[in-house]
Amino acid sequence: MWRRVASLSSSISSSFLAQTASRLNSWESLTTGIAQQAKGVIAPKEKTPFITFVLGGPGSGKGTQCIKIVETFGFAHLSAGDLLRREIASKSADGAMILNTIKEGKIVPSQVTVKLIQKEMELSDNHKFLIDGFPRTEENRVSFERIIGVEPNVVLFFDCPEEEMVKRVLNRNEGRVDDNLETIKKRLTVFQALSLPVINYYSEKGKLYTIKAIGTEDEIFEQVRPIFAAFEVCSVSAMILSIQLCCFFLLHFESENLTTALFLLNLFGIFVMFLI
Ligand SMILES: Nc1ncnc2c1ncn2[C@@H]1O[C@H](COP(=O)(O)OP(=O)(O)O)[C@@H](O)[C@H]1O
Ligand SMILES: O=c1ccn([C@@H]2O[C@H](COP(=O)(O)OP(=O)(O)O)[C@@H](O)[C@H]2O)c(=O)[nH]1
Ligand SMILES: [Mg+2]
Repeated sequence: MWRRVASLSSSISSSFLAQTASRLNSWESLTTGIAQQAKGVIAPKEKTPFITFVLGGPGSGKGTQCIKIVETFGFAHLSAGDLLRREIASKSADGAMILNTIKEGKIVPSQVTVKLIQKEMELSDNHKFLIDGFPRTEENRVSFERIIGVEPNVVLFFDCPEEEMVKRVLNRNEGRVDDNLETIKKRLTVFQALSLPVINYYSEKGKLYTIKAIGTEDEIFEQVRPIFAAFEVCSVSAMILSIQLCCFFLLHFESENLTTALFLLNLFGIFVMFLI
């Protein structure tokens, strides 16, 4: 269901109405998320997904910050790299190909990665997703949009100097086959050539939030926190406003003309949310 809702909204994305609808969807997604978290209720699949892509070079701190975002804002964390490593560990049909690709610092075919992400999204009870380390190429991006049928609401870019990224990866100590100097150099070249165009694409679309990824983990998170906090404030304000207006209209029309009242309320709500 959420796929149908999302593809409908992306198909009219060039119009004013689409922009407004997209904001409404984003806020509605987050509002229901907050309420459900508080009550401990599982989100039904009908909810519009709220998708955040988490991008940045190897060792820029994507995974580290995702853990903090999950703790604070209740997202489901889908790390594309972890999903691929799980395929290798499970000795699936694609396992050997994925292992070689990762060792070489290259990018796994989009279809394989998108299918793994899709499966996780469908299995999740959450509707707010942090997709970590994906899309890494324009082809990845287009493939996601085609197969999943949605665009991200937010794109985070952890911008970190190469020297720092190399240092962090070499100290990562997780036994990864790609955490060595030779592979890191290849990965940095791939990042410059294939991933930066994706980041530029989202910058032009006005969806990109660039984080200066140097400093302590907590200092970096203080740049991330306001981004999601702002979405939550908007959604809660919109909800309160709608309730207030609803009361006002019901009193004003003394329930006789309820349909007209609700229509006016909706129009006003859309107008106010667009302004915010
Ligand atoms: N702000 C930071 N300062 C120093 N080290 C960090 C910082 N953030 C993450 N790290 C460490 O750097 C390594 C790479 O971080 P990680 O989150 O795995 O990056 P990415 O997912 O972008 O490759 C990890 O060992 C992590 O503990
Ligand atoms: O969408 C993706 C994500 C990862 N990878 C491969 O998996 C490796 C490790 O990715 P991960 O995100 O785990 O690395 P990180 O940036 O966190 O170090 C990459 O270099 C790629 O070879 C890929 O092909 N497609
Ligand atoms: Mg990572």
